[in-house]
Amino acid sequence: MGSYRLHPPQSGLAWEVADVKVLQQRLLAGTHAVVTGAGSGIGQGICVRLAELGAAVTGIGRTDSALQRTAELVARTQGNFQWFSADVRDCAQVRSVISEASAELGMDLLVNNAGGQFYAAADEISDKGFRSVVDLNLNAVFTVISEAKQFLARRGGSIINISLSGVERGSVGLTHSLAARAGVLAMTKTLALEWAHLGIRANCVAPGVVISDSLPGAIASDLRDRVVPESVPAGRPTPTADVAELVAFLATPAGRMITGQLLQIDGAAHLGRGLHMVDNWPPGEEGGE
Ligand SMILES: CCC/C=C/C(=O)SCCNC(=O)CCNC(=O)[C@H](O)C(C)(C)COP(=O)([O-])OP(=O)([O-])OC[C@H]1O[C@@H](n2cnc3c(N)ncnc32)[C@H](O)[C@@H]1OP(=O)([O-])[O-]
Ligand SMILES: NC(=O)C1=CN([C@@H]2O[C@H](COP(=O)(O)OP(=O)(O)OC[C@H]3O[C@@H](n4cnc5c(N)ncnc54)[C@H](OP(=O)(O)O)[C@@H]3O)[C@@H](O)[C@H]2O)C=CC1
Repeated sequence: MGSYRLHPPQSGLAWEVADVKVLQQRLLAGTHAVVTGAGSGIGQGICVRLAELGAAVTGIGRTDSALQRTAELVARTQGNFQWFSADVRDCAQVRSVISEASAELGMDLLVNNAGGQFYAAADEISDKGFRSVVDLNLNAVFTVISEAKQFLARRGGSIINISLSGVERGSVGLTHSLAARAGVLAMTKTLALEWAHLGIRANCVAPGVVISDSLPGAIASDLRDRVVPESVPAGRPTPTADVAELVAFLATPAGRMITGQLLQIDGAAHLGRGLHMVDNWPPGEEGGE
């Protein structure tokens, strides 16, 4: 009888390149993109790449210093970036910011990236904890999209909702977040239908493990050394740059027929045992490390 186990990635593969920038320079010139959660991690990487491709980018987040850092990174690419400090869970505040940013420019791309959760078993999540996570990862996405619609409809824009690998199958410790993200997936498919005639497309991009600077060191090490080898068939984390390139591609005319999709960018993690079906996750919990 044969057996199969996850193998570490083979070296020398053709796609083992440091720089995944494959899109034509200035491809997004003349477009306006709005990105939430723009001050760190995936959102920051998306802002920098979109600006490098020529888009005027508006970033939204709660921490001025983080958004300022994104502005500095964009400036190095000669890109165009403005930012607004706002909490996406504050409906009035975020609606006002979306309108102000897009009144003149319109909007060609909206990336709902702000999100997150704490890890806890379902029976350890209070009503307030559940609602907090759903508010951030589902309700706020609806508010932002509904305000953005009028601007996206001017030229036919693209909505990208950042999701989580495994959203369709479940994952331990994430009842609240996956309930919210499954809601976003259903919303995405519904909007793809309702707004297709306006040229508005809506897709979910679901990364696997992205080890960004914003993750605490212990979590980042555990992801790299244990979670990825045990649960990602490709044996690698997902680089932020790969997510950014996919988001940018979906905003181009080459993506014009792609709508209502869930694109999991995770090295097949969603087909395997799942990112969170590893023992003692997250590290530092009882029995962990
Ligand atoms: C493999 C890698 C995949 C990575 C995926 C990523 O997404 S990486 C993305 C990385 N980035 C992030 O994930 C972002 C970081 N996450 C956050 O900022 C927050 O967790 C939040 C935004 C989700 C909630 O914010 P908030 O200000 O609304 O929250 P609050 O403080 O006011 O608490 C509300 C309720 O939640 C309760 N509660 C809290 N923790 C726990 C717990 N561990 N246990 C149980 N319960 C917990 C708390 O007790 C309270 O309920 P109570 O006791 O009053 O009934
Ligand atoms: N890292 C990973 O492995 C994966 C991440 N994801 C998802 O990708 C997205 C980005 O994650 P990542 O970059 O890793 O994490 P970060 O924590 O670095 O990014 C989240 C960003 O959202 C902002 N944010 C959080 N709450 C709010 C709010 N209420 N209003 C406005 N902005 C807010 C944060 O800034 P501030 O606190 O200053 O407002 C922060 O910049 C999230 O949705 C995450 O769940 C999905 C799969 C894997």
